[in-house]
Amino acid sequence: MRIDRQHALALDAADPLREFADRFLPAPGDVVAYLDGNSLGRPTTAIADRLDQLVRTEWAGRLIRGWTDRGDGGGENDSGGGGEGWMDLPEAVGDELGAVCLGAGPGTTVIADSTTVNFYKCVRAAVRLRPDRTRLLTDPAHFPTNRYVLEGIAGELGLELVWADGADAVREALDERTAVVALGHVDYRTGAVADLPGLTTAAHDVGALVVWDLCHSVGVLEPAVESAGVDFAVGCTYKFLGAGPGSPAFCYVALEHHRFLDQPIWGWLGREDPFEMAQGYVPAPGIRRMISGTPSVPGILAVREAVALAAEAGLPQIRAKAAALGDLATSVARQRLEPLGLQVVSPADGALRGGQVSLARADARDLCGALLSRGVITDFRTPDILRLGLSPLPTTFGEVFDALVLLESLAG
Ligand SMILES: Cc1ncc(COP(=O)(O)O)c(C=O)c1O
Ligand SMILES: Nc1c(O)cccc1C(=O)C[C@H](N)C(=O)O
Repeated sequence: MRIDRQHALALDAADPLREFADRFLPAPGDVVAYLDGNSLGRPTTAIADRLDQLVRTEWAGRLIRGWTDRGDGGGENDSGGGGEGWMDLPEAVGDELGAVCLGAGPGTTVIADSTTVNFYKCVRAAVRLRPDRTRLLTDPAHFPTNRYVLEGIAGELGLELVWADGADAVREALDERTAVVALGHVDYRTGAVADLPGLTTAAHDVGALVVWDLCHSVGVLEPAVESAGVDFAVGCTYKFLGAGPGSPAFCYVALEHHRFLDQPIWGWLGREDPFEMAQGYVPAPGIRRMISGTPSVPGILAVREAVALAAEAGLPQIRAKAAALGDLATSVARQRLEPLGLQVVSPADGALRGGQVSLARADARDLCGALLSRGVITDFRTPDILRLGLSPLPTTFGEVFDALVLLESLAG
């Protein structure tokens, strides 16, 4: 049966999360469909209000005291005022994100820096935990920043960087020379979900450690890092979580590694008693040592709001809607777009797909541009992929259907 618009609208009517779309600021009038929430999520009114409050009340009202004022009169410049010190936010909001989005226990996650910087720190820290090993292992499909960082680390430390194309090749390449395996949970081009628990176990079987990039899974999938035994994980908060352009990333390190955890950027805020300004670096206890410099307070507060929204909606429900949006996009694309040569390159099974559906055709870049000029925002990834980002909370089934029908008219 050919899927029509009524079917998409019926899915919206039955969607248990449909009211969450109203939590977002309205899309600009020229946007018909926003299918790029996997690159930059849309802003919520809660984030806008929280940032307004931060500036007008907390920053303006507390000034420098905001950093350390915990209301107990004990912090640097403490006014005895009340509230949480900004200095505590990386760990406090890290715990919140870890619990809601990662399946991580308290004290294992911090919000800091960018994914790129956290990835560098984690890989270097992991290598230091495997000092007698000589190899880094990754997949050529890994996101570019991670490939470049790995190349840099390999050059810096004189390690061999081994490329293994796909999960089977990764398993085959693993041996006792492997110090660290670094992989992405969701392929940024195809949306395919990697076997995170299985590959983590395979790495551990040869004594290697894993660093997972969760950029395309946080806020839409449930990576369950702790039960999978993941050693290190990093990811950004501006995609499905929607904490805003350049919002800070997160970094997870399994508790068992904290004792000997040694990351390479020894900044003052990752030190024990930073305001002592003492000579010599002594790492702070626990996950705090993954921090280097001053945290972004607006960014972390936006992450807190985004995580609270995800918690309210529920990750299992978010994940189910991502799968349903992807199923609709896949079915419509098969009926209307594959006959025109636009191939669905994402997994058909929603359980094996992240929050996107990707289509391939040689002129994908032009199609993406043509959609954009008609108010449908998607994105293009080289060489021939048109990505439809299906961010579950703000995106409607009707929006997805309309975008694909427009694409049909442009692709014919
Ligand atoms: C999988 C993945 N890793 C890393 C990054 C880069 O993160 P950042 O530029 O925030 O460091 C991105 C997106 O930009 C990404 O999709
Ligand atoms: N991080 C981005 C940026 O700073 C500018 C434009 C796009 C992005 C992205 O997030 C790209 C995204 N990581 C991707 O999957 O390709």
